[in-house]
Amino acid sequence: MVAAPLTWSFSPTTSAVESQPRGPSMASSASEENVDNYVKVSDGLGGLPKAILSSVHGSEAEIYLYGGCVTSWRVDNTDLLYVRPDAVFTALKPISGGIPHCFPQFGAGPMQQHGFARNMNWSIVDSEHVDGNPAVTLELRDAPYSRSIWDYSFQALYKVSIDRNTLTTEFQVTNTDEKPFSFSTALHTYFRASASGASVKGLKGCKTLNKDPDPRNPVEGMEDRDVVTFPGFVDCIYVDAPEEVYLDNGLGDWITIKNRNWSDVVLWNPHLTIESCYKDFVCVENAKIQEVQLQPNQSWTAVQHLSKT
Ligand SMILES: O=P(O)(O)OC[C@H]1O[C@@H](O)[C@H](O)[C@@H](O)[C@@H]1O
Repeated sequence: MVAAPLTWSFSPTTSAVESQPRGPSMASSASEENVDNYVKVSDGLGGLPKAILSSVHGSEAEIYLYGGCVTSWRVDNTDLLYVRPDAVFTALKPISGGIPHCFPQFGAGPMQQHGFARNMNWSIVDSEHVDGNPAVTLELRDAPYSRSIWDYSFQALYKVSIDRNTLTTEFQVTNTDEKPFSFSTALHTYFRASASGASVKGLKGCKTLNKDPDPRNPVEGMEDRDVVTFPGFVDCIYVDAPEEVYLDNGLGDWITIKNRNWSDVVLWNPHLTIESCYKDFVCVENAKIQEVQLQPNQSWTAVQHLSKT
C-alpha cells in the first residue's frame, strides 16, 4: 500500500449558502492537479473541483467535493451510475445524481430534505493506492452553515476506493461535540438503468415502509416478491434488509450491492414526477433510517460495496 503525500485539501468547509461561486484562483488551481498517479483533481462542470480515480485495471470514478458526491463509476467503459439531466453544478443546489449523501437526516424532517451534507464542500484529507487501485478520503466538518441547522460539532469521513469492477465507500461519523447527537443517513445511489426492465433481488421477507402516497406517513407492509420491479412510482423503505442485494439494471449489467452497517434499503423511482428521465435510472439506497445515537467521541461507520458481476 502506498500513501501519497497530500497535495489537495480545502480550507474550512463552507456551505453553498455561505460560499461565493468559486473564483478563478480556486478554479485554475484545481485544473489537473495530480495527487498521485492514480488520483487527480481537476475542474468539473461549473468549475467545481472533482477527484478522478483511475485504477490500473481501467475502471474510474469521479467525486465532486461539493456534496462529497460520487458522480461516475466506470467499469469496462460503461458508467454504472446516473446523473440526471436536470442536475446543476452551481454549488447552490445538491447534485441530482451519482451517490449524494443524505446526512444528518434521511428524507423529510425538521431540517431540509435529506440534510445538508449534500450541499456543503468536502475536503480531500487522504489518498492512497493498493496495487494500482486508488482510494481517496473526503472530510466534512461542522461549519457555521451546518451549525445554523444542526448545532453540533462533528466529523464525517468518506473513503471511496475502486478496484477492477468494484466501488467501495466507507462512511464514518464521529461526535466531536461535548453533548450526544443523533442522525439518520443514506447513500442515495442513482444507478443507470432501464427502469422498465430493472429489478432488485434479495428483499423478500423484509418489513416495508411504503412512502407512497404520503412520505411523512409510510404504510407498513411486508415484501413478498423475489424480484422487485419498478412498474411505476416507487418510494419504499426496506427495514433491516440483508447485507447483500442484487440489481439487474435492465441494460445487461448485474450489480451486487453489499453493505456493512447500512441496515436499510430504499428503492426509489419518481416515474412521471420526473418525466424527463425516470426511465433511465433507479435508486437503490443503503440507508440508516432509525436514528443513530452518538455520545461524545463515539463514531459510527458503514460500508457500501458495489460490484459489477
Ligand atoms: O429530490 P430529492 O430531495 O433528491 O429526493 C428524492 C427522493 O429520495 C428518496 O430517497 C426518498 O425516499 C424520496 O421520498 C425522495 O423524493
